[in-house]
Amino acid sequence: MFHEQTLLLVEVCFTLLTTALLVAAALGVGKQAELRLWALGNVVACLGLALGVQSGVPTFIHAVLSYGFMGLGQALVLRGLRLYAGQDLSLKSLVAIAAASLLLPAYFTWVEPSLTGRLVASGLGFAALDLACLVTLLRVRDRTRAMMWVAATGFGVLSAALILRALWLLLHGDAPADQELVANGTLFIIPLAQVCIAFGLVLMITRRYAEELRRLSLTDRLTGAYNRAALSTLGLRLLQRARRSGRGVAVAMVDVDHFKHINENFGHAAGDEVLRQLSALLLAQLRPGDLVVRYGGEEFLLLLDGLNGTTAERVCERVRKLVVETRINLPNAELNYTVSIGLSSSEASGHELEKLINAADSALQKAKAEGRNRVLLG
Ligand SMILES: Nc1nc2c(ncn2[C@@H]2O[C@H](COP(=O)(O)OP(=O)(O)OP(=O)(O)O)[C@@H](O)[C@H]2O)c(=O)[nH]1
Repeated sequence: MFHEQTLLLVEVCFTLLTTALLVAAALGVGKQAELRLWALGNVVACLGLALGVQSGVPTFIHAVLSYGFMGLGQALVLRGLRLYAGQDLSLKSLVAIAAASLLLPAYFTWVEPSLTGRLVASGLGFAALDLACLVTLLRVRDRTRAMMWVAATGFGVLSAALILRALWLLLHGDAPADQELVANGTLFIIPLAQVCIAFGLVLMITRRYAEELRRLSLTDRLTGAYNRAALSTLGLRLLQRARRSGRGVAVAMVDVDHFKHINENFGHAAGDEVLRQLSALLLAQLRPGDLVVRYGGEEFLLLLDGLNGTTAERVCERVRKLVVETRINLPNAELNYTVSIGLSSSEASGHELEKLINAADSALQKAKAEGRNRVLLG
């Protein structure tokens, strides 16, 4: 079929290309540590491959050191994947993998000299590392899962090709591989799997990056609640769904009482802490389908899905009481605060967001005028 040297050259070219792709992505797409590890791992593996194809250099370099570099490169890729999956690969394990990648070929070079032994042992070692990468990827459970399959297929195919090649070498020894379908086939498949892996990894990281940007564009940095941009999309969606299925929706406008005084008496940082804790309390008290939006400086808007005015009043009264009981510990003082809540409901105002907000705002102004620290249904 193909000449083994030609296939080896193709593999070197593909490795260089996929490494260049990962390095370019690492330099271009934010500062993801995992992407840097994948790029670094590929550069190190590339170096190993380059040393391995050198002729006229000491045996230690092309037959032992090159495998060490390739093993270290692969271990760095695995470390990046584990980081991506929210797991860890200790530095000790990293060193152990690199050491094993050095020692195996060293054994078959000096202790029990055998080219077949070296190729088989190293091939199986790398296949095990690829399988570890595959298993790590299969544990990822987020929205990037669809992209993950591209890289997972690459790792699966690569490990299968390496195992197949190791078995072929075991059966055929050091015989020239030029005419052999399995030997040539696996050498042909390896670069394709590498392309799959590199593209899969870049797709995964860009998808996760896009998700993160989307999340940041919809949330308020200080409190973690949704921002007004989110209200216009997620709020409208919630109301449309509720209208279609005939569910009621209540809107609550929650405002911290005398917040200006909190800032003046305790400092801006204390004011920020009040907002953070209020947001956390609201998020904890409401149901997952509800929306908590930071509507203004010290004002939060709640969209309560499936609630009528009376039930929403009970929920908001519970929130108000919890706020009264809350003590915020500052470095030199203890702070307590209250909130006023204005409520509107779809029974009275319909399912239109603007009308619901206006009605809740009017109710809030009344609650403030009546003395604050109360819930008022408009
Ligand atoms: N610490 C902090 N303060 C903020 C933030 N955003 C707005 N504010 C402050 O919130 C205060 C709001 O003051 P007002 O609108 O007078 O409301 P209030 O003092 O709560 O009075 P009432 O609502 O009538 O009880 C202003 O002093 C703003 O500077 C923020 O992110 N952090």
